[in-house]
Amino acid sequence: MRAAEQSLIDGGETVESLMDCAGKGAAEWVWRVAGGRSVTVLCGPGNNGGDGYVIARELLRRGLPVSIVAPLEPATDAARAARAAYHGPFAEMGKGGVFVDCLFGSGLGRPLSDELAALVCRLAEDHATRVAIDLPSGIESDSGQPLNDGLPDYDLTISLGAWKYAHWLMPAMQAMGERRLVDIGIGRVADAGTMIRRPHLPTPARDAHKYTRGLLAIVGGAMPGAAMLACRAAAHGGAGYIKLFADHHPQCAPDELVIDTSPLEHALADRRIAALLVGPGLTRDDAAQHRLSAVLARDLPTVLDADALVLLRPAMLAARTAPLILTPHSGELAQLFSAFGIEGEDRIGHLHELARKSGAVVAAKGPDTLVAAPDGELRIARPAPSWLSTAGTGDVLAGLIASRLANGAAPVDAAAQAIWLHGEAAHQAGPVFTPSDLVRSLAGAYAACL
Ligand SMILES: NC(=O)C1=CN([C@@H]2O[C@H](COP(=O)(O)OP(=O)(O)OC[C@H]3O[C@@H](n4cnc5c(N)ncnc54)[C@H](O)[C@@H]3O)[C@@H](O)[C@H]2O)[C@@H](O)CC1
Ligand SMILES: Nc1ncnc2c1ncn2[C@@H]1O[C@H](COP(=O)(O)OP(=O)(O)O)[C@@H](O)[C@H]1O
Repeated sequence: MRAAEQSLIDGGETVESLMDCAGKGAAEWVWRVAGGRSVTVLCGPGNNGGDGYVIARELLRRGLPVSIVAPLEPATDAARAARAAYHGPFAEMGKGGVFVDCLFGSGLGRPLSDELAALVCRLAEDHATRVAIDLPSGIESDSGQPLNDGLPDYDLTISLGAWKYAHWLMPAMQAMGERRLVDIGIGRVADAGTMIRRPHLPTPARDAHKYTRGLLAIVGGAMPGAAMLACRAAAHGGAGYIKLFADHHPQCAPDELVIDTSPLEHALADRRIAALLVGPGLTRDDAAQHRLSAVLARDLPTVLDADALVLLRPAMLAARTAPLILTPHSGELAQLFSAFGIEGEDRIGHLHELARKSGAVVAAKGPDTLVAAPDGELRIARPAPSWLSTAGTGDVLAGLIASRLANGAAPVDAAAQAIWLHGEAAHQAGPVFTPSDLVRSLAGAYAACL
């Protein structure tokens, strides 16, 4: 972010002109939510505080009752200039319509003092609507961790120039309310993450047949239901042919599902297989370990989910060259970190390390979902409905990712496309859905991507 701002400055912009643009853009949002009510702007010492002075000046110009609470003097040239250009009232405290938090933004370097934390909480309590500029004060920009306890929730957070990781990471994102981005001319930031957007997915070619669209083999285990869910989801993900490799015919399999109960090594020898998925319902006994080893030895594009992630050890990947995707939830991710000797608290850094060490795309699932690739690419999902927090939705996602992979998508795209479809299907399914309901919504989600 700093490099991107610097490149604008090198191109003739000044920090003051960027701040003016950011402040005016943010003021537009504050003005809309204020609806004529009074506004109290809390200004800190840095450029986030500087934005606050610009916002207050702009709102005053538009005729709103505004006052500034400034517990610390401006400490940057741009913030001093912005304060000098503000000719409105100051106050010790504020009460009323809208609280605008410009105490600290991305420059927060340590926890708020008790006095400042109490001031933020008091102002938040005493106003009907709370708006954070760039980031709520007290939130660490890269990790999304609050550096203080008891910080307030906001109704709206206005990011300036570009999204920061904190805007899309737990626990920070749940305290931010609605999020909006104000453009200040910063383009693509090198080495930054990108948001997962609605993908454009292919319609089968006129001359397509089931094998050109991809044969996906899903290797089941002792618990058939999970693999069955993955199969049913995969059938809606674009692959042309879904096969379940199982020890025995499960009850209640859909008519269209082809089930191969021959010995696994024999079934895996089919040269037409485009991709493999193993993990849902695999269990963790010796037989499961054997099935996982057989799948990895086949060296085809593969998705590992659930129990396969718990059984995985780095040595099992030594001879592999084909693309691999891992889809851990937070518990499985912790086990993978331990298996791959990755320690500490830096979630994004560790995801990158896991992707590099395993050579796999890692789709780390949860209320915030991130996809890290071995080459350092990072993609960030917009939050999906929390109704997804029900057993079996991960099996649906694994089937979808594997289906996209079998259909020919690059591994990182397969993961991103499937995550988007999964979230969209959850939106379309409405509240209190089951994984089967979610599967039924997948065709509608796919239709939104044509
Ligand atoms: N640099 C630019 O060109 C632009 C910056 N913008 C704004 O600038 C912000 C970043 O500005 P800064 O880097 O000045 O950072 P901040 O305004 O977030 O604050 C940093 C200042 O506060 C001090 N500080 C950090 N944590 C503290 C704590 N807990 N208690 C007391 N003091 C603390 C730091 O030593 C530093 O002086 C962004 O969040 C955004 O709001 C925008 O105006 C867009 C343009
Ligand atoms: N609170 C939440 N908000 C949004 N998505 C969630 C939430 N909790 C879980 N999910 C999503 O639901 C799925 C759950 O997967 P997982 O934990 O593997 O479940 P299971 O193993 O039971 O199928 C993941 O895609 C995850 O991102």
